[in-house]
Amino acid sequence: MAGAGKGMDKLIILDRDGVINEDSDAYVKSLDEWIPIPGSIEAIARLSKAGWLVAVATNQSGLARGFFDHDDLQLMHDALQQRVAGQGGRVDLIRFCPHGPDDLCDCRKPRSGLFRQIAEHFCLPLEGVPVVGDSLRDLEAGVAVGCEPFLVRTGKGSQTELKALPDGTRIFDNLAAVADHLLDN
Ligand SMILES: O=P(O)(O)OC[C@@H](O)[C@H]1O[C@@H](OP(=O)(O)O)[C@@H](O)[C@@H](O)[C@@H]1O
Ligand SMILES: [Mg+2]
Ligand SMILES: [Zn+2]
Repeated sequence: MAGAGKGMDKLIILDRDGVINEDSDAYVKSLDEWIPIPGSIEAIARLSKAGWLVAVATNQSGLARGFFDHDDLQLMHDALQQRVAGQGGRVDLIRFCPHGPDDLCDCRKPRSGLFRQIAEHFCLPLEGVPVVGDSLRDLEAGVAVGCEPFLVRTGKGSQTELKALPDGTRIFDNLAAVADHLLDN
């Protein structure tokens, strides 16, 4: 599992809303609305301290929709970094799609552009890299480029679980349980 990089052990790619922080059907529009899911910050830190490269691939169509701006988004990502650093870990890369559904970009999940950006950044293959998401599109985007799909029941995950999932999708209650699984193997 997980392509070995140059001296690095493993890469994991996380969805943001509904995996790291609580999601909202009204979008997560500000730092005040950015609320970490219990155990997720610690899970990221545990993976990071165990040598995993942690990347985030997130759709942020709220930018295109005018619900928030890049400064708002950066405040949320700075908060994520600070909280993970406070647990001794780090988020190595955050890549987001700022576009709306009608922009027909190649980076909005389920398209795989964000994953290719992450692979190019680290010069790492994606074959076998865990992708952790709460939406089907998260898993589809990763599976299309060789990732191993992990669904969490947080965010929209309990609804997603009822859908037809990619072959081999592993289902966990939350990111902390995914980290437990990956760190125990
Ligand atoms: O789960 P990630 O990819 O980190 O982020 C998802 C968010 O960008 C938002 O994506 C929207 O989907 P549309 O972009 O409107 O289709 C809705 O699902 C919102 O509830 C959600 O907060
Ligand atoms: Mg999500
Ligand atoms: Zn895009």
